Amino acid sequence: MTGNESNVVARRGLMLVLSSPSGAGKTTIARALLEREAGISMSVSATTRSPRQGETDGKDYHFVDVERFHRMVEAGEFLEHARVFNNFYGTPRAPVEATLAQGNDVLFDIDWQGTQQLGQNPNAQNDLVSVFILPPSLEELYRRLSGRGLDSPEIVAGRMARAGDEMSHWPEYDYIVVNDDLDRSIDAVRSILAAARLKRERQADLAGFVNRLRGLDRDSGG
Ligand SMILES: Nc1ncnc2c1ncn2[C@@H]1O[C@H](COP(=O)(O)OP(=O)(O)OP(=O)(O)O)[C@@H](O)[C@H]1O
Ligand SMILES: Nc1nc2c(ncn2[C@@H]2O[C@H](COP(=O)(O)O)[C@@H](O)[C@H]2O)c(=O)[nH]1
Repeated sequence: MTGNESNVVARRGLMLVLSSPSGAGKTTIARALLEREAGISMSVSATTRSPRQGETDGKDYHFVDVERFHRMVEAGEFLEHARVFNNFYGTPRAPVEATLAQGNDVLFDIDWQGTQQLGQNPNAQNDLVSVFILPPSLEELYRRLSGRGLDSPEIVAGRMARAGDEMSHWPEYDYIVVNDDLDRSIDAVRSILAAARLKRERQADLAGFVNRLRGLDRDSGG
């Protein structure tokens, strides 16, 4: 079973992408989702940025230097990659492909550039479900970025300066969640996941299952 739906009909895994301006709350929502949902795991990105206090290599990110990052790009190891806030970020391809092939889902915390790349990839676009998280106001975004206490005032200012541009990409996403009340936002993203899992196209053997229900395949031994 790959989530909270029936385990009778097999299905392909899906790629659930969360994007937002920095500080709007996607990491917080992602962590809560992973605690509450079975059958979904986080894609751990590679990045050239330095670890923040409390971040663990291999769990929050794979922290690599710029040279290593470029070697990974050259070797085609990324499903998507982008430069964000003067650092490089990329999604390692192999773990995502292995997880999807097992019928499990993958959660991504990536920016709009990475989401665009996944949407343009013929092998990925059918598995993609994208959610854009908006802050309730710019004042609250600033409060969250500075209240997190992990970035210098210069970095906070840089991220605030980029927020408008990033938010302009909301029309490229399937779903929009305004992250005002955290519990409501978590519930909203869980509902999106539940609905996406039940999409007809994603349930791989529906035709065979219904044929068996109708007794149409008795002679084929299925
Ligand atoms: N609905 C909410 N109400 C109040 N605070 C929140 C809410 N959602 C998240 N926060 C807080 O806002 C801060 C930023 O959240 P978070 O780190 O999840 O943002 P992010 O979008 O992942 O940022 P980044 O892109 O920089 O990684 C955190 O301190 C978090 O606890
Ligand atoms: N395109 C990608 N964007 C990514 C990836 N991993 C993270 N991100 C985005 O970068 C910014 C900054 O993240 P932070 O952890 O330094 O605050 C944020 O918008 C992330 O969503 C990735 O693999 N690809």
